[in-house]
Amino acid sequence: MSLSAHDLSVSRGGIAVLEGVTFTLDPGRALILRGPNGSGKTTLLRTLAGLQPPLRGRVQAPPEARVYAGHADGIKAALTARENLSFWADIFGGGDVHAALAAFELEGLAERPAGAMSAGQKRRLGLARLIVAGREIWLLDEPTVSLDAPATAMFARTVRAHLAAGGSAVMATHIDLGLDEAEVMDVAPFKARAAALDGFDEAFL
Ligand SMILES: Nc1ncnc2c1ncn2[C@@H]1O[C@H](COP(=O)(O)OP(=O)(O)OP(=O)(O)O)[C@@H](O)[C@H]1O
Repeated sequence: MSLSAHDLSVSRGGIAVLEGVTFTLDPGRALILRGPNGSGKTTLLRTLAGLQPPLRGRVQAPPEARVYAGHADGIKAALTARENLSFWADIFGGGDVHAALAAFELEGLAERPAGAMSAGQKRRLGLARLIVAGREIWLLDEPTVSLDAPATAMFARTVRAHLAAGGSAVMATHIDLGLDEAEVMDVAPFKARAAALDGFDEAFL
C-alpha cells in the first residue's frame, strides 16, 4: 500500500505552513522529515494521517492503512502495560499484545500501571501500540523522545522489521536513527510563501 502526497498544502490555525509537497512512499520504504522547529513537520504528519484536512492538494492512502503516533503517548495511567495494549488491540481489531510487549522489551513491566512508569518506559509502551495496530503506514512525530540509546536502537529495529514486512513509515525526527536506507526530506524548501487565512480560523487568531 503506497502513501502519496500530491501538491499538498498544509495549514495550522488557518495559516498556510507548507505548500507544494509531493512524494510517493512505497511499501518497504521509510521517509525521514527534517526541518527546524516550527517548520511544519507535525502539521504535515497530521495531514498525512488524515487528522486535519489539507489546504490544497490531496493525500492518497486508505485511512484504515494509516496509524499516527504523536507527542502524546496515548496511554491510560491507571491501566497496566498489558491492559493498555489490549485496549488498543481491541480498538484496532485484535493485534498481537505479546509481540508488542516483546518488541519494546516490556514483558517485565507488563503488569505495571502505566502511571508508575518512567518517561522512557511510557514512550516504549506508546510505540508498542504501533505493533498492535497492525497497520501498514506509520506516521510518527518525534518517536524517540525520552528514549535512551538502547531503546532508540530497539525502535530502529522495530521500524526495520516493519519495513521488511512490507510496511512503510514517515518520521519527523531531529536525531540520527541509523536507518541509512531511509529517504530524507527537508520540509524547509516547501515553506508557504504567503499566509492564507480563512474566515473561520481568523476569528480565533
Ligand atoms: N495550535 C496552533 N495554532 C496556530 N499555529 C500553530 C499551532 N500549533 C503550531 N502552530 C504553528 O505552526 C507552524 C508549524 O508548526 P509544527 O508544529 O508543524 O512545526 P514542527 O516542524 O513540527 O516543529 P517542531 O520541530 O518544533 O516540533 C509553527 O509556526 C507553529 O508556531
